[in-house]
Amino acid sequence: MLDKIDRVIAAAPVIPVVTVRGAEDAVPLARALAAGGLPAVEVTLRTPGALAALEAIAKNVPEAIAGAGTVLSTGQAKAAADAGAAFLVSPGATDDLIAGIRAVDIPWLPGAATASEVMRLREAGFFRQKFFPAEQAGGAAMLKGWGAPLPDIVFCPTGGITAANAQDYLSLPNVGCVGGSWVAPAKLIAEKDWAAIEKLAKAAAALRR
Ligand SMILES: O=C(O)C(=O)C[C@H](O)[C@H](O)COP(=O)(O)O
Repeated sequence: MLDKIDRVIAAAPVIPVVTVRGAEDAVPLARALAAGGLPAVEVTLRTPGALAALEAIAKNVPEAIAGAGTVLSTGQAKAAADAGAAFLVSPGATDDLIAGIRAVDIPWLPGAATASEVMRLREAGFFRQKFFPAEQAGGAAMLKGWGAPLPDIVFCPTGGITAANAQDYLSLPNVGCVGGSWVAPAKLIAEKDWAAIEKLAKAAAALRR
């Protein structure tokens, strides 16, 4: 089950990271992203309505693959799984969270920002990792540097990625996809401009990897 994260990474070049107030915005947002060619979507657990949003996408948007982001604890992992999350994403990883995720048995992208963090996760069996925060932690150059000594790790860099720099990451052999909020900006969500979001998604889906 844990290795099913490959299905999420393979779905599209970009995993949109979205922060929504609740189900009302989540459903049309996920529909617009999927219509634009980005089926996998990471709903951050940073708002009181995030779990309801996840549940609504899972139930009402079969063309989407809804996951939970900002998963910091086993309790959150369980709650997200109960809400129907298909995968989880965390900004880092701890021993407790690794054990908790194993118990929940759900595809997971744990975060790493240093070679030692990558190696610890590798020892724990996680060969697919989120590089976070990508731009601040060294950017595409850092991932290129890890490629030689750590060739069996596939990364999903996230943090500071935009339409302007996404291709730099996606061109690297050790990048499976990238994550980012630029395809679903807070302003467009507030304006419920789903057509504009679908357009951003289309451009992101056309990136090459
Ligand atoms: O909370 C998490 O688990 C996250 O996934 C954090 C996200 O990676 C960033 O919030 C996205 O960063 P930007 O694209 O720079 O806005």
